[in-house]
Amino acid sequence: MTQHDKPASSSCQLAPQKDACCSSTSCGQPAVSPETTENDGHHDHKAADACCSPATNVSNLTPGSTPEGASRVRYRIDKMDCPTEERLIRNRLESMKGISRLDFNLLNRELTVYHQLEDPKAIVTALNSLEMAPQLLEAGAPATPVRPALDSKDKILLAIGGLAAISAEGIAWVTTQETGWSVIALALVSILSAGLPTLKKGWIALSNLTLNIYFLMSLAVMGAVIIGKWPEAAMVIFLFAVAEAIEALSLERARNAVKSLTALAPEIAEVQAGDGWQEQPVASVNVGSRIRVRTGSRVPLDARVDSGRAALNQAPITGESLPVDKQIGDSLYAGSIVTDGVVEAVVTAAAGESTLARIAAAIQDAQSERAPTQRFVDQFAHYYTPAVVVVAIALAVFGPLITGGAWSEWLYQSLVLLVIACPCALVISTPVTVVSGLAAAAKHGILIKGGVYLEGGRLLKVIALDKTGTLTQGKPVLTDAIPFGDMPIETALLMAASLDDHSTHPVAKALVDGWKTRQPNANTLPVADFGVLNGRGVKGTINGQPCYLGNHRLVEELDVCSKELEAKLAVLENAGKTVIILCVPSGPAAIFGVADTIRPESLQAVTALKELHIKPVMLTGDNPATARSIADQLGIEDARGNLLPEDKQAAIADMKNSYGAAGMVGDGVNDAPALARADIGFAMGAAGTATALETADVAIMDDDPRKIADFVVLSRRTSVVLKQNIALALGIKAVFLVLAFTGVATLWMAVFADMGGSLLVVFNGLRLLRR
Ligand SMILES: Nc1ncnc2c1ncn2[C@@H]1O[C@H](COP(=O)(O)OP(=O)(O)OP(=O)(O)O)[C@@H](O)[C@H]1O
Ligand SMILES: [Zn+2]
Repeated sequence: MTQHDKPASSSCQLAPQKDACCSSTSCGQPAVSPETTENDGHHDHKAADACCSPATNVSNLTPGSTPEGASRVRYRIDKMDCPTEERLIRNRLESMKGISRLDFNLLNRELTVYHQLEDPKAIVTALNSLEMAPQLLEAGAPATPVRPALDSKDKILLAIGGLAAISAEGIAWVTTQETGWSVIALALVSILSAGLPTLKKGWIALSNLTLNIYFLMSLAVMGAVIIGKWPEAAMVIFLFAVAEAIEALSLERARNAVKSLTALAPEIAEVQAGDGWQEQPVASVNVGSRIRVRTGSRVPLDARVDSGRAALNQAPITGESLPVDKQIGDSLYAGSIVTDGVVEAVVTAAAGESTLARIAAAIQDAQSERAPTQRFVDQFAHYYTPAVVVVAIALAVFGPLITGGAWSEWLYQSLVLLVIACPCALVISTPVTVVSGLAAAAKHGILIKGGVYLEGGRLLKVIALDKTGTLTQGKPVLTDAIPFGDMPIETALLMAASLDDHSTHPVAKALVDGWKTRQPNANTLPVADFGVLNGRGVKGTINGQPCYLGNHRLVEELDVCSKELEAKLAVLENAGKTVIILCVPSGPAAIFGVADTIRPESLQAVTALKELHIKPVMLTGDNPATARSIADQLGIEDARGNLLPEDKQAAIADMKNSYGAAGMVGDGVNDAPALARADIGFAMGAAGTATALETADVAIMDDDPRKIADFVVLSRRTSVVLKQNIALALGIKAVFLVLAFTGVATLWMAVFADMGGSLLVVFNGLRLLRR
């Protein structure tokens, strides 16, 4: 399944999407909202129950699935970059027969429609009637460049509108005449140059019976004209146009931040053809081709080094810009930069399937998933706008009746209310903040699979860390080989190595490597009936004798353990070593000790978590004494050993019960069930394994466990910014509500405050990108 087949819900909208939320109070019941249509039958509640779970539960937030039997089409709509447009399109399309679902990605200006129509032409016609000019996007095709938010024609018109509006205000102030012919003429110039798009959109909204900001603005401007406030009408519409432009520009900035992360692989590769080398577009390079990369250039495709050596900056993948040395057999990632040397390498993945492409796809998907705050904001906005409009009407009608003031005065104040009925600042702030957070993380090699996890990170109370490969290097070496019984240790080592030669477990590799250095000229023995004993070890028949190789648990299960053996095991275990035992039909024959080094960053990683008041817990399949010894070196209180893979899953469930939201860090290979059980599953070293990147909720691209704490810090910062933004946007509205009622607010002040509010929240959101 490619990323494009995975439907994601919208990122930014004025009102709740019908399948995205049922309010927390009416959980499980169909959402009651005006846009519920007959097609709601297709709504698969499984995809929606995310919103029904309590705020602290961040698990099970899978993106929605394709409605049954529906086809899908994707459009790029350049004019769609505000929630208002989304609302308009929803109102129009959702009432059409045969349309089952709409997914919006406002940041990329993409609309995905799931439908049962014979011919999707009807969709295009409907979109065109809204002046939305859709462009069909082919599945999987790279997106065409997005039109810049503001072209030079827009800028000139805006400048003219501004000059005219200011002149109109100036003349009106000097002459104290708001309806002089020169003032009216200048105001008209301003309204027509800067305000025409707004008025046009207002008209479209009116003809589609949609209450949106353009309609409200048009109404406010016309109202101002009717009561003879020409300069003010001009100023309001000009300021609004400026606000719109700024909003579009800041969205573009967030969009670019994401794009710059992903547009890093070159288009052309140097490929071997016969005896020579040839430049070839990456899309046409097959897996298995030989490519060459030299100093100063970027790796075009994922590949494995075949000859030469080089130092590479892998920052685009891992966020770490210190050069990494690559030799024969090492993987190269598309997008990384050769800082020194030349290598020839064999391509291991097509251009579209490179690690970099998968990261890009994951970021795209993550963006279009709605974060919890966004659901709240959308829900709020859904009721807020109509409510303020009702208040505005009431003010215009009853104000003069009750206080006996001038009718035009009250109408004016109700126009102010119409302006503040726009929830744009509020609605736009969340996606900008979330996307900035996602982009900031990706820049540091932390790939977050959605706003849910970015917001959920701050709630984590406990994090389980897998020992092998997470806290330790995962590259153990054989340190001890101790005979037990009569078998010469050389024979025992040879037998053990012969068994483990069939296994890929890190412990097995250590044993085989250790044997190779001790007996460089020997050959392994043939093994029959080889089998892996999960969480225990391996078995096989050598020279007709059934043999077992594995941990203490295995020896117990074979019922051949003894006090004497346990005493010897304890010595090694207490030294933090993993112990494996070779058992032959006569009983245990040898003990091997394997030591894994703790990562240099692990202690800092654990300390950082503790400082964030998150309890670190170590989980391992290794024996408890080894686990304890390593945990002590890292300052981890709670270390649980002897765990089978299913026990790890149970341990996570237990941690959730006793502490609250739980994270789990693993390598994503054999601990996938536990990662899935955790509220947030972190995979380490995700650049290396495709499955880790896909299964984790948060993928740490390199091997640095300190990034877990970085993620939590970013999550907490994001949540602070989100809260600030909501408070700011609502605060401004509240102030103007009061000012309007006391009759001191002016129209242009309201627009100005609204614009200022939008600006502040957007810049506050973008702040996450820096640092
Ligand atoms: N192929 C093998 N050869 C020898 N011993 C093995 C083998 N596979 C597993 N074992 C033993 O079984 C134990 C448990 O293995 P398991 O893969 O469940 O976890 P682990 O390697 O200890 O790592 P983690 O910390 O990720 O849980 C190992 O510590 C090792 O002692
Ligand atoms: Zn025992």
